Amino acid sequence: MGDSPASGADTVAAIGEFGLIRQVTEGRPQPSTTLLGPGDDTAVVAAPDGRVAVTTDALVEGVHFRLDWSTPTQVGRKAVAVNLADIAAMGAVPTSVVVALACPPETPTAVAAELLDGVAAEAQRVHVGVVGGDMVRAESIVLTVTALGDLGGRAPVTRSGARPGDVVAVCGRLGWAAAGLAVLSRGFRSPVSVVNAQRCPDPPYAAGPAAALAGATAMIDVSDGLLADLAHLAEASVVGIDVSSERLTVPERLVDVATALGADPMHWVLTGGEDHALAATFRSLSDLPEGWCPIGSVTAPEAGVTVDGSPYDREPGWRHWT
Ligand SMILES: Nc1ncnc2c1ncn2[C@@H]1O[C@H](COP(=O)(O)OP(=O)(O)OP(=O)(O)O)[C@@H](O)[C@H]1O
Ligand SMILES: Cc1ncc(C[n+]2csc(CCOP(=O)(O)O)c2C)c(N)n1
Ligand SMILES: [Mg+2]
Ligand SMILES: [Mg+2]
Ligand SMILES: [Mg+2]
Repeated sequence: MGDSPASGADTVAAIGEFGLIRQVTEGRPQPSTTLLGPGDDTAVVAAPDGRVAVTTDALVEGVHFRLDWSTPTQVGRKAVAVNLADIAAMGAVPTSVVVALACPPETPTAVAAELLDGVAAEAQRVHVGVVGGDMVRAESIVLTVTALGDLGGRAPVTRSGARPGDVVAVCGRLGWAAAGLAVLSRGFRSPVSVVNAQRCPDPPYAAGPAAALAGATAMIDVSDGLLADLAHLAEASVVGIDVSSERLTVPERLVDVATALGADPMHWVLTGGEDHALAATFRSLSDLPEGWCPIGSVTAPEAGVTVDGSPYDREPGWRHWT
């Protein structure tokens, strides 16, 4: 495998590691927080707060995306978006990302470049620098982003600050990416609204710092599924959480798709991951910033995570290995 021949003039093997780095870094703008960008042993970025939030998530071909479902640009954007959602979930504002691309030698240069164009596009959309990365050979494509964030002088909003009596609220979409996954998995390509939600999320980045400013007591982004991620928050806070299903309005589009596929749209809303909505707890209803919707309440730890007072009897979200 180590000697696998490069084929074609337009592959990453032909252009080479450093040719590809040059192609995807030269001429790319950097925000003023990038003190030293790509080209040295590390980047140097400004951390005005003196504290840096840092996170990493990888997207693996066949596990997180398929190139017959998504364009490389969409995959690149998604790789950044899933990380920036984690930064937002701490109440931080993203400042910079680094990106590692692993791919087979026969990967067309255009595919590699478009993956990194997508990374740059989502980063630029929120004025974040792509300040470095790595390029390596692998048997399938893996795109790993690491993001840094500025807490703006505030304490991070962790998963562990929820207390019984707090209000549970969400901001952002739920169930759309799961509906898109169901559509794509059955070989369909429409409706484009849900399919595009699966291809690339649109997390409410600004809602994270807004929630922090409003005094959110705990926060998480919904990557695996609302119930699964609320269970992470509940475990960290040593509390229970009850979700009120009547607060979770199922969008008409999801009802239509579910009807066509014979699926339950509320199950997508409760357990679908990859929309990267933010879920947070607040001391009172009046603390919720604009755009946040109350969906439940924090209860005693013995209760666990429940829906309308009862345990949910299906899988609460995505799991990688079991
Ligand atoms: N290999 C690892 N070494 C150290 N910490 C890890 C490792 N993998 C995950 N973690 C940490 O475990 C915690 C949970 O990880 P997880 O990946 O589930 O969080 P997430 O990124 O918010 O979720 P998702 O991956 O579904 O987006 C995070 O704090 C993460 O940094
Ligand atoms: C080809 C393909 N098959 C399945 C899925 C569904 N999927 C993959 S990872 C994940 C949860 C978040 O992962 P992580 O915890 O790694 O952030 C979900 C819902 C997909 N997106 N693409
Ligand atoms: Mg992760
Ligand atoms: Mg997260
Ligand atoms: Mg994550």
